[in-house]
Amino acid sequence: MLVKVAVGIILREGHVFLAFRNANQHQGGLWEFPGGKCEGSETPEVALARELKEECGITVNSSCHFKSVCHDYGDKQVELCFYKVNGFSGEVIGKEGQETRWVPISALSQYDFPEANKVIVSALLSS
Ligand SMILES: Nc1nc2c([nH]c(=O)n2[C@@H]2O[C@H](COP(=O)(O)OP(=O)(O)OP(=O)(O)O)[C@@H](O)[C@H]2O)c(=O)[nH]1
Ligand SMILES: [Mg+2]
Repeated sequence: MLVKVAVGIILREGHVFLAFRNANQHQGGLWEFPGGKCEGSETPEVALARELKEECGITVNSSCHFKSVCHDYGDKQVELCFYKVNGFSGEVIGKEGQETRWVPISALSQYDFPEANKVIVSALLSS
């Protein structure tokens, strides 16, 4: 089954917010852009707002769809809908105790991400 996921590329002054996936999570031990699965009939936009509130404590005020990526991890098939988040209120934190970091976009290649993110990281680096 294909799992639909909404993911936020939270941007501020040339930096992007990353969170570290715990070892017990799918694709654990790698960095991620915060987000999570669409629940029920939720649109990705609604899921994005809910997940970023739950995981990072922010209210999304402005976002735009960046790219969608389908990926088969073997144990799980995902459709990731990536949104650039340029406007938000509140301070971005790791609400679930996850390690977090604001990273200059130009330094993204120094971080290890799940396979499906590689095309996104390349696009961000060349944009
Ligand atoms: N959030 C997030 N998930 C990603 C990224 N890249 C990627 O392949 N995924 C995959 O997307 C799937 C769903 O993400 P998630 O684990 O954050 O979902 P969730 O917040 O609803 O978690 P939950 O299952 O604990 O409720 C996972 O299989 C994860 O491996 C990414 O950059 N951010
Ligand atoms: Mg999540």
